[in-house]
Amino acid sequence: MAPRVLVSDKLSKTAVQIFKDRGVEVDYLPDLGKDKEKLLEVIGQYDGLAIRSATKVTEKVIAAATNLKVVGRAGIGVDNVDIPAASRKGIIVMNTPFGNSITTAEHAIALMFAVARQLPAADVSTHAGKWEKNRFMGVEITGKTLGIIGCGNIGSIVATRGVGLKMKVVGFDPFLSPERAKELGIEKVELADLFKRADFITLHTPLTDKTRGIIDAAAIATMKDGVRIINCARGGLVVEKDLAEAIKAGKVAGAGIDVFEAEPATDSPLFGLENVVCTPHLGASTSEAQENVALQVAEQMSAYLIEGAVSNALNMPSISAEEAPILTPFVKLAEVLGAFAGQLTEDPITEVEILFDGQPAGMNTRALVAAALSGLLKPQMQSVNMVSAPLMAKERGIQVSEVRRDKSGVFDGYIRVTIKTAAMERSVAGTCFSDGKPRFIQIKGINMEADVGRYMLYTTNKDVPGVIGEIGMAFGKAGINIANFHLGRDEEGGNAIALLYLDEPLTPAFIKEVESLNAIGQAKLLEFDI
Ligand SMILES: NC(=O)C1=CN([C@@H]2O[C@H](COP(=O)(O)OP(=O)(O)OC[C@H]3O[C@@H](n4cnc5c(N)ncnc54)[C@H](O)[C@@H]3O)[C@@H](O)[C@H]2O)C=CC1
Ligand SMILES: O=C(O)CCC(=O)C(=O)O
Repeated sequence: MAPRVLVSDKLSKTAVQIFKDRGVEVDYLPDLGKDKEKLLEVIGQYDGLAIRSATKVTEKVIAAATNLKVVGRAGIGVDNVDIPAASRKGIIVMNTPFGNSITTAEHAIALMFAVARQLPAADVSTHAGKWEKNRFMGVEITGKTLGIIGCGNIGSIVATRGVGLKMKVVGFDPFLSPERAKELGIEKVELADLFKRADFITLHTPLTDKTRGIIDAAAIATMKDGVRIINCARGGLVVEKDLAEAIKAGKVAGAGIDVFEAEPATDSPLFGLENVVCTPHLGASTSEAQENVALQVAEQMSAYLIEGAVSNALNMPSISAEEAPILTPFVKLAEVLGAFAGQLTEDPITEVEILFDGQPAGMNTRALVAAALSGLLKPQMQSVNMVSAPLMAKERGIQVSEVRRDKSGVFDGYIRVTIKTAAMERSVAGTCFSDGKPRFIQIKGINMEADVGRYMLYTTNKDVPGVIGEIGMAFGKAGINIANFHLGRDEEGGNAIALLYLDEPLTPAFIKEVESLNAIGQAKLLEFDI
């Protein structure tokens, strides 16, 4: 059945066409996102949800989304999506990180000019026939210092535009390297320095606990008199009340504000103030940007729903369409190894180490780690998947580490999953042959070569004569067919293990019976999603 996507915000119709062309069924209901009750009612029917900023994907929406696999944000900010709730439910959240960057950077520059020359007020006055030539004295941009807080995609574009306008550009961003700053032609500074030196300050960071209220009364007090402030990033970065007070006091000469603490903003302390230019979150609103983000989100969501390719996901490592077919068998292998280890352990797991030897070491190991964790946690959490597993492991205090190394044995490559609990350590290793099927190659340090079956009985026993016979007798007596049998041991007369392939699951009573056989230590039924 074709996957089904709901577009619940106003996206370019290009998205609809792309979904259809890729074989995805699509309902275009651009006002539905604003109707919370209706969204809750219908969301269960969809595999994908494509949004802009009006649809709020809350925990409640996620809970009602029984089939949802992917949320696609046609834009950058995903603060309208409860990502932890989506991750917990295994739903991928993706955005389109570059599609509207130029447009938003241009909006910041446009607001900077509008504030420098009081263009909106001058426009209103002129339309009213007032010709107030003396009222609107502006300032030049050339030679002024532009302070950019956040020099990522948009901040960097603003920087190059600022340099092009012959401004002196300084940037504060903890992740801005000196080399990148040099490349952009800007000076990397500390925040306090930026506040002291800038004539114009423009914000381009996400809203986080660190950036919330980054411009408040205390920050403004350290700024130059007559500073002008632009915010095209997120409401909440600037404390509106503090900015309004500073404008009224004449400390701040003007502000260009596209984003507000509460949106849609129907009221704000900034409204009605002289030389405050406001726009209703228009940063991304150009036809070019909206085409870009609609096309990109529809391509990305379709690629995920149809081929399993993941790009620009915020809660899952990327898997390209080219890499998906090569990676898929190893994803399955990692999941099977995790599932083996997870099913053998009843105690809380404290640590997991995933070793990639040879071929898989050169692959997208973040995806493989996620797959191994998903297999590992599945015995306890049926709904866990590659998206939710890393978060679930973290929430459960499981320490996860990965090791990559060059080919070290007879196989082109293999993966080994080692788990630790308070009482023990256990490892299982496997590889993929050219048929793409996973094989176990080592269990608890004992070499063996075994296919993976849907139902398998794992036993530990002493390497003594008669074990196979004893097990065979028990199965024969119970009328249960053994499809295949694999054995391994660490040394002659030492510890041995067996893997029995079954056509159907065993009853707990029969497993107990096997466990009570003389030479058998442990007997455990394992189930694999194969
Ligand atoms: N007004 C609008 O319509 C639009 C607004 N946006 C918003 O613009 C913002 C920036 O977007 P992008 O440049 O694409 O994001 P980005 O992720 O490329 O860049 C953000 C930068 O902020 C930096 N940063 C993080 N914490 C910081 C801190 N405490 N101090 C200083 N810098 C910090 C990061 O290191 C990063 O370089 C986002 O909040 C996004 O949602 C994006 C598009 C349209
Ligand atoms: O979709 C929009 O109009 C808003 C864009 C935006 O804020 C973003 O991409 O972060």
